[in-house]
Amino acid sequence: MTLSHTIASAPGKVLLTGGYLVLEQQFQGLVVGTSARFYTIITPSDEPGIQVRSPQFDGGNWHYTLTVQPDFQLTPSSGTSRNPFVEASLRFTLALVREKVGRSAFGVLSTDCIITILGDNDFYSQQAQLEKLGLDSSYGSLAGLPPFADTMTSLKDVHKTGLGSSAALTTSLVAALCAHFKAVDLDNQKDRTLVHNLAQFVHCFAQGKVGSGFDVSAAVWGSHRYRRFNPQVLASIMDQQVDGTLLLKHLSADSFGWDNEVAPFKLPPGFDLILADIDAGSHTPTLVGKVLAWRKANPTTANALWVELGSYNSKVEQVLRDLTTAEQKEPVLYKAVIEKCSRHKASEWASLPETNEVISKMVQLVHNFGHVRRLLREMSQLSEVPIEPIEQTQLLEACLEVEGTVIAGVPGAGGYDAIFCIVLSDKAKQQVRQVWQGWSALSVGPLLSKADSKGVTLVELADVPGLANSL
Ligand SMILES: Nc1ncnc2c1ncn2[C@@H]1O[C@H](COP(=O)(O)OP(=O)(O)OP(=O)(O)O)[C@@H](O)[C@H]1O
Ligand SMILES: C[C@@](O)(CCOP(=O)(O)O)CC(=O)O
Repeated sequence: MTLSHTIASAPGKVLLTGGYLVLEQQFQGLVVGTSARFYTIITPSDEPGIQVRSPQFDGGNWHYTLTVQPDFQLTPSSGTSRNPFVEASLRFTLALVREKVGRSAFGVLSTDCIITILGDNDFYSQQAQLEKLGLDSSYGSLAGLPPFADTMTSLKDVHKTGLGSSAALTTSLVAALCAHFKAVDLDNQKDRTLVHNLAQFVHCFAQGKVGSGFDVSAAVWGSHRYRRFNPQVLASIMDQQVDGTLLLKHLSADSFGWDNEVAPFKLPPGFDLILADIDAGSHTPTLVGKVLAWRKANPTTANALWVELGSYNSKVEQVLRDLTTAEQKEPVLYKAVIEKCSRHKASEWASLPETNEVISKMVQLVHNFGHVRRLLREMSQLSEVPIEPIEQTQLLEACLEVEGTVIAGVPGAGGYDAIFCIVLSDKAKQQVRQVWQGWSALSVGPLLSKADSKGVTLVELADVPGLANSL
């Protein structure tokens, strides 16, 4: 039986608060999904086997043969390079799907297909494409590039921008396979939870380590407050020989041990997230390793710091939620305050003549996030890890000098990877991006991404500009 085509799309991520802490179940992280998304398109084929293509990359081609008799076996074709995320997604998802739909039902399905994987331009540096077209690296030039532009390099050599490409790729591929072979309905909570658990397993297997999982969680659920799952839930199946029956048993929504928490979140109305990629990138696993080593060697100091930082992270989240509530209760007052704050620096808001609940919350937000950054700098100094190094601090402070910038920070593990700002007006967006364009101490490349709270979804070809031309 031949199936029609399937397209699944999953967002990238920005961890606004909770870097490092979100590795421990005691603490939480506030993660925002991005408008930059990954797309997996599965098209039935008359050619034997499973052809996977990533047309944005040199060498982005992989071919597999699937046999189910006498045993379930996915074999990379000879000469095919290896991509751990593609391979683990195919292998474990098809093994689980075969058990979920039933082996006889699966057996009559044709698995011969072409799978195309596409990531929005923001996931990768577009410098090569811009230089080829004789364009500068301004926001306008980036916005003028064709969607899913050829990176003109390989996956090994491409500069990634830190939006969670492997997590979004894995989630979109796993979801597309599950939906294509009729194993899940993404609108069903239990099925979506199965996709989440399976994507977490696949991502960890392919990475060879178990991070906090906030990136896969954001790819599945969109923006939310995240508390990690107990890593032990994966321990019993993190094995090359695991089969579809065990995967289905341990990854189903009803299976014991999946204690992660997802509390949906949206930025308050009028709060816009803008992002920049800093070319002097950092290697997150190295930063994480050093910070955790310091934490282990200095438990008393580190615990006190983690607890205080966790408390202020929660205060930041709570004020943002209070502002959303305030807009619902007093929309006219809220709009007037946002408009007023957009015309003043955040450091001046406490001195504004108005006194009301909304302005008080805005001042609290600036204070609380300022304390989060002070604690991150203290973590930096004590662990000797550049989480918010002085070069980033100077850039962030320059962004806060722009009227209408609410907060500015380093996302996730920090370092020299990226920065984010939350601003209240288009004028502030333009002025902050002018600060970035004129910044000489670091190479600050604007990204196009906005905050987008929705998680993995099925889409139609016509819904996504440029998708059909990229197949
Ligand atoms: N378009 C793509 N097609 C196939 N594989 C991809 C694609 N984009 C990323 N990948 C896979 O994801 C890997 C990057 O994952 P890694 O865990 O190293 O970084 P990451 O933390 O996800 O990166 P970032 O957050 O910067 O996007 C690549 O080496 C490649 O295997
Ligand atoms: C440091 C850490 O807590 C967050 C890393 O965030 P990012 O990949 O730098 O966005 C690691 C993790 O949670 O997996």
